[in-house]
Formats: sequence, structure tokens, C-alpha cells
Amino acid sequence: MSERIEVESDSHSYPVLLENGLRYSFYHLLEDILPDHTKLMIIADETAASYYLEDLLASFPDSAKPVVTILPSGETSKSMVQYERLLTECLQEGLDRKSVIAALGGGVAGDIAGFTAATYMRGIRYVQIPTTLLAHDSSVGGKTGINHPLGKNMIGAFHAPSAVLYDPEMLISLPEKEWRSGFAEVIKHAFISSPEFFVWLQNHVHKLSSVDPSTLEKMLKKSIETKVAVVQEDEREAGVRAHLNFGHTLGHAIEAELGYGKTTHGEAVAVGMIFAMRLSEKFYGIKLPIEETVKYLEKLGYYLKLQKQVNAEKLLFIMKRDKKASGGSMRFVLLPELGRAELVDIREEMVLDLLEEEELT
Ligand SMILES: NC(=O)c1ccc[n+]([C@@H]2O[C@H](COP(=O)([O-])OP(=O)(O)OC[C@H]3O[C@@H](n4cnc5c(N)ncnc54)[C@H](O)[C@@H]3O)[C@@H](O)[C@H]2O)c1
Ligand SMILES: O=C(O)C(=O)C[C@@H](O)[C@H](O)[C@H](O)COP(=O)(O)O
Ligand SMILES: [Zn+2]
Repeated sequence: MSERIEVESDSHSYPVLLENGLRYSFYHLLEDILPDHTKLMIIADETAASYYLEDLLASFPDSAKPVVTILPSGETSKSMVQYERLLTECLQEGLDRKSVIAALGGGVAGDIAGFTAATYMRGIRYVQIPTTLLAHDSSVGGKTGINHPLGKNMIGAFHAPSAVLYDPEMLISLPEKEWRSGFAEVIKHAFISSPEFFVWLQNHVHKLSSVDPSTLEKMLKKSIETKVAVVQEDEREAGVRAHLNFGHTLGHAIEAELGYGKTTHGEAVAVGMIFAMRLSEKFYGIKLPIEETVKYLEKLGYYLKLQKQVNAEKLLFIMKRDKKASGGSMRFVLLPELGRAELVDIREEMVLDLLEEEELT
């Protein structure tokens, strides 16, 4: 597998390199892409580091070994406490404006490392080294940030990376539930842009952790290209980028309400996507292939019901503070048809009614 996808961001263009074994040449890639950089700090997810940090470091000559800092694994690390610690380490290690941060890990490491880079000395460069399936989404497009107990990703910045260096071989060690989490974002990309891609996924992906390499390659390429097309058109979410939030209004509320890390991001988004499809049917008076989708996802091991601990009013309260909400009105990304998304203002009662129905299932 060897692919290069170029992303035109508002400030610069950057490559997404998809290549097996790329981790072994990290030093040389970095020298090529950012030849003028001074210090490098690798912010590494603890679990990803235990598998792959050595491979990465082996590519560096003794004279240019980077600084490494380990981030505890899990969603709770996207926090103020970790953010402040990372900034302190940047200062203590003497990073300057030409220094570079590298994020080794999934969306958690990528989001907080990107936000550290976005704000340290008012912004330094960073590269993404994704190690999860989900991070095909999170590493591209420059949304960086951390969580607040009152809402997901409520503190953050748009700050595009200088490169995304994706070695799919590193996905081999992912547990099944993390494959499921990442696959939800693949499905999302299909639902908002291409019904044919959804059909292709149904025909080719039957057990997530044993997807064959050629299927994985096609799936990653198509999903990344979908994301790239959207962020190139609307990097700062003034319009169409909101479509990438399909399933996230409820998904984020579930994550916040259950407590960060109690469910994976992707599994919460999967519940949110089914909910948004039901809402779409009501709102537009149409039929979507919901039962077919539920059957497919359940076969892959997804739990798609709202968990008992969450109640409708609490979720509604959180959703009203969603970043897409404006002037007190609720906004949802809906599907007028499979493969096309729209951001719509929606009446609170319609959402509450459907949530209450869901709670009974
Ligand atoms: N910025 C964006 O555009 C964007 C997009 C989607 C999601 N996100 C964010 O991404 C986060 C979720 O990312 P994630 O699903 O990658 O979670 P994650 O980073 O927490 O990784 C999931 C788990 O897998 C482990 N792990 C990582 N790489 C591994 C590997 N190769 N082998 C074995 N274990 C490994 C981690 O330690 C962690 O326990 C959420 O915070 C979400 O909000 C951001
Ligand atoms: O890139 C985007 O834009 C997305 O919405 C991608 C989502 O998968 C991702 O979870 C993102 O972090 C959500 O953004 P937010 O603005 O709703 O926090
Ligand atoms: Zn997401």
C-alpha cells in the first residue's frame, strides 16, 4: 500500500502519506517535509508507544534524537490537566517557533498534541502519525482540541498539520472495539457522500479486525478522500464541514453524559447516526435503509441502543450546547437521502419525542 493524497488547507498544503512500514523512515520523511525544523517533540499515546515508539526512534541518528513525552491512554487525557502538562514540557524542553510536535496515537493524542501545537508560542507546526482506524478521520483537517466536562471538544482551534504519516501496519494491534470505533467514521463518510461506498463496505467488510489489506487500503483511501474534499471546501466549518458531524450531535452528548471514555467515540457516533437517520425519516417524510444498517452494524458487534444510565432530558440539555447550535435553536445533520447531508434547525420536541421512543427500545 502506498498512496499520497494532497490537502490544500487555507494556510498551506500538506500530504497524507499512506504506506505500510512508513514508521521505519519517520526521521527521513520529516527531514524532507520540514527540513528547517529545530527540536522535535513526540507526544505518544502510552499504548501506541509500547508497540511502535521504538520503530520510530530507530530511524533517528544519535545526533538528532527527539524529545518524547507519553500521554496516558484514553479519552480522559483530552483534558486541561494534560494540556497544561504538555505546554510545560514544551517550555522546559526549550521548544522554539521552528520546533515541531509529532502526535503518535489515535484521535486523543492527535487532538491534544495538535491543540498544544496550535497554541504554544501562538502556533508551531505539527505532524500526525495516526495509529488507529478512527484517526484516518481525526488526523486530517486540522480540528484540534480537548474536552470540557460540560461538552466534547469545547476548547480547541483549527490548526492544520504539516503532514499526516499513516502506516496502516500499526493497526494490527488494535482491539476489536477500536476497529468498531474507527469504522463508524468510515460508515459516516459513506452515508454523507456515497451510497455506493456503503454497499461496497457491506460486501467487503464482515469482520473488522480481519479485514484484508487490500480492502483496508481501499476503505482508508476512499474515506480519507471524502474527508479531504469536505475540509478543502470549508476548512473552518462555515458550511459543508458541518456534514462531517453526522451522528455527532447525539454521539457527543452520550460521551459527555456517560463520562468520557465510558464508550468509544465511534460507538457513540454509531448510535447517533441511527438516531439522525430516524430523525431524517420524520423530518423529510422519507424512508432510509435503517433496518438494513442496524442489522449490518449489529453483526459487526455494535451496541446501538441508548444505555440505561442516560436519560432523554439530560441528553437534550447537552445537545442544546452543541457547537452547531445557534441562538438557542437545535441543529442536526440529517440525510434527505442516503449519500447527501444537510444541516437543519430542528424543533426540540421532535428530538425529545424520538429520544423517549429510543429509551423504550
Ligand atoms: N479532530 C478530528 O477531526 C476528530 C475526528 C474524529 C474523532 N476525533 C476525536 O478522536 C478521539 C477518538 O480517537 P481514537 O478512537 O483514535 O481514540 P484513542 O486515541 O483513545 O485510541 C483508542 C485506544 O486505542 C489505543 N491504541 C492506539 N493505537 C493503538 C494501536 N496501534 N494498537 C493498539 N492500541 C492502540 C489507545 O491507547 C486507546 O486506548 C475522540 O476524542 C474524538 O473526539 C477527532
Ligand atoms: O472534521 C470534522 O469536522 C468532524 O466533524 C469530524 C468528526 O468525526 C470529529 O469527531 C470532530 O472532532 C467533531 O468535531 P466537533 O466540532 O463537533 O467537536
Ligand atoms: Zn467523530
